[in-house]
Amino acid sequence: MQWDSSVFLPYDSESRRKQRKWIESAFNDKAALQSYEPIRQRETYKLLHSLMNEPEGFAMHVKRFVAALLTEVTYGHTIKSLDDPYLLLMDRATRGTSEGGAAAALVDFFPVLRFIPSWMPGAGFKRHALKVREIIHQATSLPYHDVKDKVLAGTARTSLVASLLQEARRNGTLAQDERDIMAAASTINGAGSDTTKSVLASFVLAMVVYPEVLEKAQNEVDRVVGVDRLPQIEDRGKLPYIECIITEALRWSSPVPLGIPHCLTEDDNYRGYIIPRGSTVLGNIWAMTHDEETYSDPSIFRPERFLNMKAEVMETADPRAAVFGFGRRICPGRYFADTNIFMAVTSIVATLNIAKARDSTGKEIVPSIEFCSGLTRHPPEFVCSITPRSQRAMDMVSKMLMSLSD
Ligand code: HEM
Repeated sequence: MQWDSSVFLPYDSESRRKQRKWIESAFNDKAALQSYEPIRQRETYKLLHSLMNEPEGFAMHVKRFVAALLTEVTYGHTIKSLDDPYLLLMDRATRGTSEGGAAAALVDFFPVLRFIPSWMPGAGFKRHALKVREIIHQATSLPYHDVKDKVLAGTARTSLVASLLQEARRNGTLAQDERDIMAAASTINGAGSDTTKSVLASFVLAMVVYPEVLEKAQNEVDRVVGVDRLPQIEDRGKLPYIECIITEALRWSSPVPLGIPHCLTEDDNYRGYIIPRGSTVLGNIWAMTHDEETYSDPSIFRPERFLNMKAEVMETADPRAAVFGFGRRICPGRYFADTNIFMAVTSIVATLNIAKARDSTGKEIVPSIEFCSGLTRHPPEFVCSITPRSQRAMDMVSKMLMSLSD
């Protein structure tokens, strides 16, 4: 069964409208977002436990943390190991979206490419995009059919896909809704994983390169949360420096540097420039978040730039106004992502030390600050040293994990 993700559908398409409404019901609704707190806590403890016990695999643990949250909310499936088939499929599809998305985006930047047949020499990008599309379809089919079988058998766990299937069956609309349900689920995983991962990987890189930031953050968490418990979502609001770190990580990483191309549905006049209907326009998010006038030394990770910022200045300086896109297409997963990032960052700061790794001669390895670009922007793999801050922190994480049943 073929489908089209809402991201690539025109604004007035009925399928896009349905998909957006469903995604918002799960990711942009206050009550729904609150109901994910137990999942978020459990996955945060698992993340900490993995980082304490197998620190060299931190990139994989972050990937798993992000995938586990999305998979549980979307399909009701708990990822229990690194070789979980859902995780492997999602990873393949995410890499595909990132690479193939860049290829597909070329068509939006240069619409004439749309008319080049895929067999033509030089049209390799188009063949690649088609191959990636196939990988993404395969990666969505397995979890989707798994949930559908369980819905039919009456054994499905709570999830977005299960509730949409149940509703469609009740309304007798399963045949016409099925393609859009698959498309919505596929879009969530494609749009939500690489982006959140990029922010968390950038945060770890920043802690390696700017140790004074980590030290300040640890002092704040120790003062507010103490050392006898792990941070909770209720602590948000009492941790202004951590808040600045998250804001700076969003700005510094700018995970979708050129956003998603938008197509004008009517002629526009922008500051005297006439832009005809049908034109493709790009929001240069990277340029906005690295504008020297708003952010001095923009390539430096400096959370203090947001500390004690007046509300009216923050209104224009908050990178959230750019990094999640614009207008009616603005990212519907922004609050979900922001909360997940808060929990991961605060819990890591509270329980772990992050520092430069050393080579065999004992010399510090300083990772270079560079980002791979494509549809999403993220730091290339780097090495660092991650160690528990104390035996007490390790015991608390193990105890919390044991007390929570899957
Ligand atoms: C830090 C993490 C994230 C960043 C930086 C980010 C950024 C973006 C950006 C720039 C867009 C394009 C908006 C536009 O067209 O103007 C977008 C769209 C989208 N994002 Fe996110 N996103 C993040 C996390 C998530 C998560 C966790 C989800 C899961 C639900 C998600 C779901 C979506 C969807 C479904 C769209 C397409 C919206 C549409 O076309 O109507 N994103 N995101």
